[in-house]
Amino acid sequence: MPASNARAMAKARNLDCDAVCLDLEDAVAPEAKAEARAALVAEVQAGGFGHRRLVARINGLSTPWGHDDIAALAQAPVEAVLAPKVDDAADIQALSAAMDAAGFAPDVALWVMIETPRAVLALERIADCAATTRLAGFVLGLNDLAKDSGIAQLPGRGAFLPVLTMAVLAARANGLVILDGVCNAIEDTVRLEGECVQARDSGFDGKTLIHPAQLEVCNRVFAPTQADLAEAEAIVAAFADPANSGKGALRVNGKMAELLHLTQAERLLAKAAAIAAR
Ligand SMILES: CC(C)(COP(=O)(O)OP(=O)(O)OC[C@H]1O[C@@H](n2cnc3c(N)ncnc32)[C@H](O)[C@@H]1OP(=O)(O)O)[C@@H](O)C(=O)NCCC(=O)NCCSC(=O)C[C@H](O)C(=O)O
Ligand SMILES: [Mg+2]
Repeated sequence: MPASNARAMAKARNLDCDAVCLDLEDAVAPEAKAEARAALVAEVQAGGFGHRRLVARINGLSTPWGHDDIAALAQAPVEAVLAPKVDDAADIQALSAAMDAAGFAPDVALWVMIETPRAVLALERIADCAATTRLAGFVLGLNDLAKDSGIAQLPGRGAFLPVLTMAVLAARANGLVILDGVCNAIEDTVRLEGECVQARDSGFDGKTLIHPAQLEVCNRVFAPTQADLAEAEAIVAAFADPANSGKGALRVNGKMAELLHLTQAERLLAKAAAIAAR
């Protein structure tokens, strides 16, 4: 949400979301940047966001505002800084170094928008920076990518599928969180649900949203279903059964289950437990 929108930031404290991203970049007009920056810092310092993780999207370092954004956020209680329009590994190194120099606590992560054609072509080099910098997350920005590439944002997102898949693989190879881009069609819940299903099935951890009306669909799609949970529980129970001790492959409800499926089942159950705890 725009950090220039006081009402939205107030509402964020009660929204059913896992993270709140306060934006200083494209959702804030140039003439409102300084005021929004001050408002963002005041909001996060006021607290009250509960379990919601706080992320601040800054302006790029090459803009008139980026360095001031970093300086203002250094002492603010955000868990991640989200940087827009990175192109390659050098941008990640510069952002991480700027955060170090500004005095950010070591556990404040750097997330970056993947939203330029160059970033897509450099996904592997960018993701590899996780080993040596604060980089911990990717967020797709298909609006900017559409603008700079000419790829149309059509229902089904067919032309973007290679980007979605390659971004997920680059993230997974380096232990990064990865969130899908926004769905601009606020009232089109069918399109939103389609994008959420596509993102979930492509391996994304979640989806970024622009309006409270989008929360229910997204939370529902990304949560494990009862059938998913029953299958995971059956796999865990089968491997825990002493009769199966020492076996690497089992038949569970008509399907093969190996130890890798046990790992997946345990991950799914942990996700369900985290949702329930929230
Ligand atoms: C898109 C909007 C401008 C729509 O605004 P509006 O029509 O005024 O909304 P509503 O009247 O329907 O709002 C109803 C109530 O909900 C609150 N609200 C609206 N949006 C948010 C929000 N994002 N977070 C929290 N609360 C919100 C309103 O205050 C109303 O509350 P109430 O007074 O109680 O009725 C607007 O939704 C908006 O600004 N959305 C976010 C825009 C944004 O943050 N953009 C940046 C992210 S998109 C991105 O990253 C793209 C990426 O870079 C890329 O390249 O793809
Ligand atoms: Mg963008």
